[in-house]
Amino acid sequence: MKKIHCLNNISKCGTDRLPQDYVMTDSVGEAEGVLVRSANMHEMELPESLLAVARAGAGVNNIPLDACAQEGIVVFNTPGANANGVKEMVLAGMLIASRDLIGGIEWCRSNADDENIAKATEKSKKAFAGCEIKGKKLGVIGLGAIGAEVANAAAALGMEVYGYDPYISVNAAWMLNRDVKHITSVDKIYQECDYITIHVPLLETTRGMINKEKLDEMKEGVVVLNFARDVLVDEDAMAEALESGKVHRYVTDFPNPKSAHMKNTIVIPHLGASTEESEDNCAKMAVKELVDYLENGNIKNSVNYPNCDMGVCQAASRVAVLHMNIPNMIGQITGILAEQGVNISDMTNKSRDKYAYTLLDLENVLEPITLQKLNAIKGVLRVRVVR
Ligand SMILES: NC(=O)C1=CN([C@@H]2O[C@H](COP(=O)(O)OP(=O)(O)OC[C@H]3O[C@@H](n4cnc5c(N)ncnc54)[C@H](O)[C@@H]3O)[C@@H](O)[C@H]2O)C=CC1
Ligand SMILES: O=C(O)C(=O)COP(=O)(O)O
Repeated sequence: MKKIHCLNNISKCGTDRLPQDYVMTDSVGEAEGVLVRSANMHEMELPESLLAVARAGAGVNNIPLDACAQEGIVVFNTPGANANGVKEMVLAGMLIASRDLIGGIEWCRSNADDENIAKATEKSKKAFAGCEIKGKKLGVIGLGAIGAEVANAAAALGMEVYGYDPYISVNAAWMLNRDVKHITSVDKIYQECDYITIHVPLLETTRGMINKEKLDEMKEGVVVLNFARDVLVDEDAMAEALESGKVHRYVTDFPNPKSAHMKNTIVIPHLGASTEESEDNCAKMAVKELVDYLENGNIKNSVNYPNCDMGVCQAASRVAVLHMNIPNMIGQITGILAEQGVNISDMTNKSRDKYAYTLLDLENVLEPITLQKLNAIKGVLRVRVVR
């Protein structure tokens, strides 16, 4: 019986895919798996029982990745599962920033009781006129799952699209429409684009990347869209740029006490991934990753441990060792097994930055003393008998 705790509402079509011997628990303190969306886990005590966290979504800045890795807790996300939802929202953002749809709709609402509203419309509508996006220059910063979809869709709508991503993956590069111009200097985007949209993860290197200096470089009347994370933008500098008219509109999916009051800002309550389709996709992928890890020790789409896939265990037992990526770990692990007379039938060792993962299929079931010895190796973070 495995216990799963949801820190946010997770689409039922995902949780319905949990095996029959899994139960949902209200107490995170006893959970082996956690499913989460945007709940902040930074202040949370990580329970001893916890083996894995699956983020039904892309951004993992709400999860203490390193603290989890140190405790031998594998964290997953669901790459691309909500990208279409966000892409459609970015397109909507560009359109409502270009034509005053919100002002126009509000005008209709406030004149709803005017019998002559049809006539009044033709007189008043010029106040809500705008421009088309076709033919305008769009800069996309970050060409991952979302950025690539936004770039392709905007190109299909006739925009001239510039994309910037110094770490673009081969897969994402393959996905890009050939009309998207891949540029190597982000300054070209700041200096030349009419619309700029950011789709990078929140990291120490990206925090505050849209700052006063970058805003100063931008074209007069630029539209900036932020469906990534609020703190990627220095919002004090943005408020000044909006006040002066340098930035025509700032579209953000992240309300906070500052952005909610900012002039010429279209603030959306974090709705990018809030579609039935994205929520279902994310939940299904998150549950699949979580179950494959809990049942088989396989890791796919982790953000703090390496990927590893040994399929379903056919041997007498399978043991996972989560450890630091330092010399002589495999030597010590296999040495202990040899000393205890345990034969290894298959083994994978993978590393990622500071951490590593060794998955072993064994011809014997491990004695408690062997587990104790593996656990005592300096640099071992967790030993788990998967099967
Ligand atoms: N508003 C919403 O509801 C949603 C927001 N997001 C946010 O969007 C972000 C991106 O999501 P995905 O596209 O799915 O992630 P992704 O991981 O597929 O793409 C991120 C891309 O950013 C690139 N990148 C990293 N640092 C960069 C830099 N300094 N300059 C340019 N490119 C850089 C990476 O190489 C990668 O290609 C997430 O991390 C999350 O914060 C994601 C989903 C929903
Ligand atoms: O996937 C992401 O990074 C998102 O921002 C979506 O967040 P949500 O799952 O809607 O709380």
